[in-house]
Amino acid sequence: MSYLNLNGVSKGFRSASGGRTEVLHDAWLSMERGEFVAVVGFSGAGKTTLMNMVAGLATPDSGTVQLEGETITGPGPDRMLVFQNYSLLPWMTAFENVKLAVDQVFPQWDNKWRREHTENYLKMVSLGHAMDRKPSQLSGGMRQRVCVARALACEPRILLLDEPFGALDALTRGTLQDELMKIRSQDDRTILMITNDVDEAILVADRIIPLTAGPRATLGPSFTVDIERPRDRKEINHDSRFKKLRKDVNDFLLGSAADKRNPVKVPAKVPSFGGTPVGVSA
Ligand SMILES: Nc1ncnc2c1ncn2[C@@H]1O[C@H](COP(=O)(O)OP(=O)(O)OP(=O)(O)O)[C@@H](O)[C@H]1O
Repeated sequence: MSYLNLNGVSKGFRSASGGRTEVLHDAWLSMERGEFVAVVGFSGAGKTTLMNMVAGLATPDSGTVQLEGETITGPGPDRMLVFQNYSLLPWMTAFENVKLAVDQVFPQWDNKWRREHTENYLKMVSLGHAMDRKPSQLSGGMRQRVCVARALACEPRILLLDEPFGALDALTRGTLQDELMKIRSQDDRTILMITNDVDEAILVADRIIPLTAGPRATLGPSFTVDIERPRDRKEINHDSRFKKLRKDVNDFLLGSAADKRNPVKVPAKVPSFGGTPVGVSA
């Protein structure tokens, strides 16, 4: 039994025609403590559906999701989820947004300790200078950093990142990817991230697992990112291991789309093939 396990998870939804579409079919995943795994897949394949089941926001129709051997039955602060869209309370400062979560999760700590803890995590995401600003006074990238700080400050057993940089422009996205790698070097938390950007996955993760094209998407084989850290976004573009991995993962994803007998063979939006911020100087 690994740290996080998906054991033959399937999940479907009622379709507009009244039938039922199985979005995920028999998905298996094993993750060890401290690992950073990225699931990559086509838009609409079922990545968020999968993440919601790990977060406990949705229940599998069959199969189980287990964290340290316990079956997940609902949400909890041991699995903090960061979404693409910033979910900050607009009337509170960055500090207050993070502190609110810290107060909820660690009520047994004295207030001074909770304040210091909050400040430490905001400093970790390089927002020490902007703690007193409200979300409207922060850029998109800064807001997303507050969300990451809030999630980490709750000291979850696993950090769940659902396309966390999807709403950001390429330059900011690159900066935040660097920031995530820096945080990762200071905090060896178990991280499950979903993205439709293969290059991003290679840059930040230890392993990449493609989600095949839907419907009835399932998790494919594991691709280990055998590129030492720290990884430099400019240099990595010239690394033959990076190029090979990008090709292998993309070939697998495109192959899974071609294999579908469904007449809609190629999804409208395919994972990016390198037009991503890797190589963009941050
Ligand atoms: N609650 C729901 N009810 C009905 N259908 C749903 C529901 N949630 C998701 N779906 C459908 O399941 C499929 C997968 O959706 P999901 O959001 O998991 O995909 P995704 O891979 O995360 O997409 P994207 O990358 O565009 O965010 C889509 O066809 C979506 O319409």
